[in-house]
Amino acid sequence: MSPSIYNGLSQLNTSVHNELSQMNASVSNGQLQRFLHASNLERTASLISLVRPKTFRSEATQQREPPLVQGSVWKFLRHGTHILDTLAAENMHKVPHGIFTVAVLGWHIYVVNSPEMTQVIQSRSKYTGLGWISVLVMASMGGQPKKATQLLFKGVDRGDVGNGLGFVHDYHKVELRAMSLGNSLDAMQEDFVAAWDPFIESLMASVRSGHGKVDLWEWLRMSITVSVSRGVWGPKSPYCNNPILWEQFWTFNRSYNFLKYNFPRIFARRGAEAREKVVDAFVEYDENGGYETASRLAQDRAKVLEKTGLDRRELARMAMPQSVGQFDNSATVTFAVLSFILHDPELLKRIRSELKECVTEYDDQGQMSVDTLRIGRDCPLLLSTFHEVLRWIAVGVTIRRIEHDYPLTIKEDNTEYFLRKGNFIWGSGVAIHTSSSFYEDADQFKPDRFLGVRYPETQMPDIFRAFGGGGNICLGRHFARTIVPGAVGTLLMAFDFEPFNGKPLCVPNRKDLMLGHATPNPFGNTIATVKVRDA
Ligand code: HEM
Repeated sequence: MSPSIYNGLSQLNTSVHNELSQMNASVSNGQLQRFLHASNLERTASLISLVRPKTFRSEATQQREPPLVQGSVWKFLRHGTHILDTLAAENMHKVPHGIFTVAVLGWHIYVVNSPEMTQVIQSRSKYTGLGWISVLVMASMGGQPKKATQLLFKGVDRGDVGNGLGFVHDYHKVELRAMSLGNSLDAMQEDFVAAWDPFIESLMASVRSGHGKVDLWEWLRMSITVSVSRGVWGPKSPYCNNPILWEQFWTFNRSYNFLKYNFPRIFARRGAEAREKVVDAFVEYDENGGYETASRLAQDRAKVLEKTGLDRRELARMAMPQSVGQFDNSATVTFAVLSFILHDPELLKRIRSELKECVTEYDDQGQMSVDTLRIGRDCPLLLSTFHEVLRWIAVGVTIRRIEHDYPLTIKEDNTEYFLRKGNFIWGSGVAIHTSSSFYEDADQFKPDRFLGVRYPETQMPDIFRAFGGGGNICLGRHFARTIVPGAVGTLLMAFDFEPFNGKPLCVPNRKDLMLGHATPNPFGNTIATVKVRDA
């Protein structure tokens, strides 16, 4: 299943203006059709339905939905789905059972803001699912034509994990197998390092030859994209063999953020052109037998997709949603962890000493080498910092669609709520991550916070929501937990970083989240003066 479901509702918004127009006819939900065809004015008018009386009942069933919480239309227009997190945080102890309703465009979104209720909704795969949303996002990101979209949607209405229908079920199964701890994950990580180490060496050479001013965000977008792609698609990865393809991917990726800019059509057109270049490259990769040397993940995904009846170009289009989850989050979080550490000289010192002690070796000539793959495993402070950065910046939303009318009984007091089929759930990780009820000094960045907790998403699944949870928990989390600390650790051992022209690096802010992503790209200064460290 696509990693790009992170922000499904945002994605629905995004898709109104760009790629989704091609697939309108193939998505059966009438509300979605109305949303897609509505003008801005109509959408604005619909949003006014946010302001409604405090309680209401479903007209169709006369059964009671969770209590309605009023929202500000203008804030919604300005901040998009971020307003759902704000409402979730504001109402943390005000709604009785950790769930309330926000009405938008005729949909009712059920916002969940308690750890207990989050666990409940993510575990009821009979009623709540991600499959339909995932297929919608995958098809739109890939720019799939109508026929291919219909093929992908076949059997998917109830096609989430556990229901066994639609291709997403098999897709999820093979992704889970390939990315769980074990041999195929190890091989992906080793392939990542095979591409990453030469990037570090070439940056050293470039800095030594006088190019010390480095845009770290640009450099990371290139090096992480190429290295992760090598881990997934192997040595013949199109991103490894075409030096500018990574830029095409990021041009496409940026175009999803049209609401942030005033000229959506211009951005969307450039993004659409860039996407076709990436798709061309993946068609060529397939024709030249690229999958033969790819990871098990890429090979098994391709086998499942072939059964859907997509043609070669349509199959190549699936590389787009795969790329977004793999590249965007990895690059963003690497930049964020690096930046948070560089802002805290004491933390930097402690992490360097941990790296030196645990994963660094020197040969007879005094040449230093760092074992990239051991960093995430053997450097607890760096790992804890990684998790604290995620608590700090990740959206951690658990988005689900109600697949069947869902009678939700609250055990403690037998309250009965009714969640209507076709509506969406927004489980707010942000509300939980920022609440002092669940995290001591929640408003402070504490790099030691997760010391001794190697897998917070399963050791404290109710309150660590950065990777989502339940049957659809992020499948790339073990990969990310190895390669992000690995990348940051090798950079910190190889280089010193100083503010360029006195300006420190920016730190990503979760309020800058781009639509359709799990973590925010940095906005602000990303340039540093880089020096090679003495061994
Ligand atoms: C630190 C970086 C990352 C973060 C914060 C992150 C976060 C997330 C979140 C929040 C979800 C949705 C979970 C839910 O709905 O319950 C998700 C799903 C997913 N992620 Fe990640 N992710 C990251 C990196 C990656 C990477 C590098 C990959 C692939 C190599 C990946 C692959 C996936 C997949 C395949 C899913 C879909 C799971 C499903 O459909 O059941 N993720 N991720």
